[in-house]
Amino acid sequence: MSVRGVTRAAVARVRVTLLGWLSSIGAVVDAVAAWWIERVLCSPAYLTASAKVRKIVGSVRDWRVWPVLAGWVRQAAWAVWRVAGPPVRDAAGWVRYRAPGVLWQGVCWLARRAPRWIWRATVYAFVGAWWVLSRTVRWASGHASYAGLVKQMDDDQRHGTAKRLREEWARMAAVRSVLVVIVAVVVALVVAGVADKIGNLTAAGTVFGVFALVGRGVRPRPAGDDDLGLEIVHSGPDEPFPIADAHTRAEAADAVSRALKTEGVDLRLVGEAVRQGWGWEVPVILRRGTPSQVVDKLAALETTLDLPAGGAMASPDRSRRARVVLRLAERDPFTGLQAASAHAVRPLVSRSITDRLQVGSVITGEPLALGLLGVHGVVIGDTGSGKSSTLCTLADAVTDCADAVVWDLDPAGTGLDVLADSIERSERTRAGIEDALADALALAEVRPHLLRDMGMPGREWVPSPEHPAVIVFVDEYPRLSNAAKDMAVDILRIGRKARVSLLLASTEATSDTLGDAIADTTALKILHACRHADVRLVLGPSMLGEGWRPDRLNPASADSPEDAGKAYVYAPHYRDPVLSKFRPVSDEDTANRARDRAPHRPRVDAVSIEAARKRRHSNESGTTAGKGSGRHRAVLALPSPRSGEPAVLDRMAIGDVLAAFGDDERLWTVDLLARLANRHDRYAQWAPEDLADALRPLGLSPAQIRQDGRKPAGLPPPGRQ
Ligand SMILES: Nc1ncnc2c1ncn2[C@@H]1O[C@H](COP(=O)(O)OP(=O)(O)OP(=O)(O)O)[C@@H](O)[C@H]1O
Repeated sequence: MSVRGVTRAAVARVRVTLLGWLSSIGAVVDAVAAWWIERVLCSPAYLTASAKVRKIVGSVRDWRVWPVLAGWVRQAAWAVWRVAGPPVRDAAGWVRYRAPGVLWQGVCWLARRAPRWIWRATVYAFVGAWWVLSRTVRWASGHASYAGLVKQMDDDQRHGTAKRLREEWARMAAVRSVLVVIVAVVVALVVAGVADKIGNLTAAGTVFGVFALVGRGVRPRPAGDDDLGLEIVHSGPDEPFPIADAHTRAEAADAVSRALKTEGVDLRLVGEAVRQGWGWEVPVILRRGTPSQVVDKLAALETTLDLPAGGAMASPDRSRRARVVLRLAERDPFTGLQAASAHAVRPLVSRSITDRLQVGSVITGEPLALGLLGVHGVVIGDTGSGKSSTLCTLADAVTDCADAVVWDLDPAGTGLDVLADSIERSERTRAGIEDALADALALAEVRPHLLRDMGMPGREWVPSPEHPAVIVFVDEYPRLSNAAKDMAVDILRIGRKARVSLLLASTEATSDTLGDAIADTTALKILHACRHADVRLVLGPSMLGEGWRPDRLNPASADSPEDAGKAYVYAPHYRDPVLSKFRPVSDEDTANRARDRAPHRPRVDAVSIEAARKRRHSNESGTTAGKGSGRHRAVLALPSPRSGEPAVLDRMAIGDVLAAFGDDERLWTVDLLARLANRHDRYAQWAPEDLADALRPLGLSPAQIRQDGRKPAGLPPPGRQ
């Protein structure tokens, strides 16, 4: 067989053998895999175990505790930051603001001193070199040892000894000179070797330094030499400086301490300053006097600390008279406060008037959350201070409550028109406002008598979506008629339990505009930018000295919002004079929200309305009979042709009729009644003559019309006419 044939046979054998091995391995792998699948993966034990593992993994992943743990971690991180944050921020403040200054001062200091230092080092180096040289030469010459001795021997005529000494001196000088030369050569070699390694310049510098040190050692520096010609300027120990220059807590406390001392305030100590996004909060403890000492100096402090106008605020601590918290706002503290978002995060009309409603923010960073249940309020502020916007913000919050309705009375402006869709009743005319206030007063009178029938425990009306509280917003209160003002005062006196509340806005608080009773009876007092006198009238004469200084705020001007919307709020939970700001109002978003909420808004319950109507009727009859106070007569006494009794103009019903008509020009009475019944339960039992009664005071009656040959429309049934 040829070589080729042998090779081919060997290759064929190897291939066959390899194929055999591969197929054997494949068979083994198949068998193992089949066994693994059948005996392990499909075994009940494996299936149970894997299901359990999956379940455990799933339950660990969905573990409800994760959010809790995450919350804990967040809280822990926050707690750590609360402790570590101030020093870290101090350090950051130092590095950012102080370090460059310190570095630059160092550079200047060096630059000022360097020439003198170089000159002095050179002198010292020469002195040192001269000293080494002269000492070496003197030592090598042996002059110090032999010169005196030889001279003495010569003087004593001991010439033999003198000669012997001279020979000794010459020998020693020769030996020492050789030694000096050897040492000099060795030193020169070492220096040259070192210079090779470290460079000539460095070696020369080192030699220079050594000689300078020697020179410095043998010729000490004259005392005070370094300070010659230098003038170190320190600010005096009590010199005030702008708060903007304080970058650490200690510096801020120091700035306040100096400023208050400059203003003549006697302090025991200045507490730890707290850095805020807008500036500093610094508590101070007075040694003597009253907190008004600090409050009265606020304007001066703004100059001393170089703050913007109104930037210094003081809140005396009610629990510790000596303690006053100073707030120094370098920037607007409410920069991030936005109008409420257009789209509700919560379900529509899901709040309750029993909750505290978030309407703004306090300078401390907390939300401003006011409770309005049974709370009467007054909003005082110069024109442009933001009263109407504040009323709107408050009304916006109330219209998100399922158990409170809003009435809007404004004799001069557009009131809460932006919320019109969610407002139950809006009045702009004198008669309308008086009628609404008479209704509110009647509700306040009758509701306490209905409590038992309505199954309400206790002595106060319990608001619910079926029996909502009534919040009456009155803008421009001073422009109300006297009758309306009298009714408003009556509501303030008796409305709390019936959950009929008034929120009044006025530009002034003088007794002829607002009335003395009002400031006393309102639990909620909102003071926008206003006069000094208004603060005294609304809060009492001592409160100015306690830090209530809305008179330091500025109303909006033509081109700047200034402090519009900012206010001092005196209310339950808000007894400290801290500045707050109400959320601004975005007309478009507010109107959209009001439109969305409208279908979900509650209405005053039919029971209360009917009882109030009856009360008004009886008041009115009493009044016409000369028994009542006569106060409401102008509002109520409208002639009723049907009964001969005065008819009450039911503005709410008329408003509902107009709303039920919508865009229709004509409507069958029966359809109108159906639509009214859909709007409110109170119309469920109304017959056509009730509708006719409601419209009669306006001189309206259903008209007879023919349409496409059909029967007359809008007439009550004949039997009832
Ligand atoms: N919370 C706020 N944030 C920002 N700007 C506000 C705020 N409240 C009011 N403003 C602005 O201040 C200006 C005056 O507001 P508003 O009309 O409510 O004041 P007012 O006291 O009712 O004034 P007037 O008595 O003249 O009616 C408006 O331009 C308004 O946009």
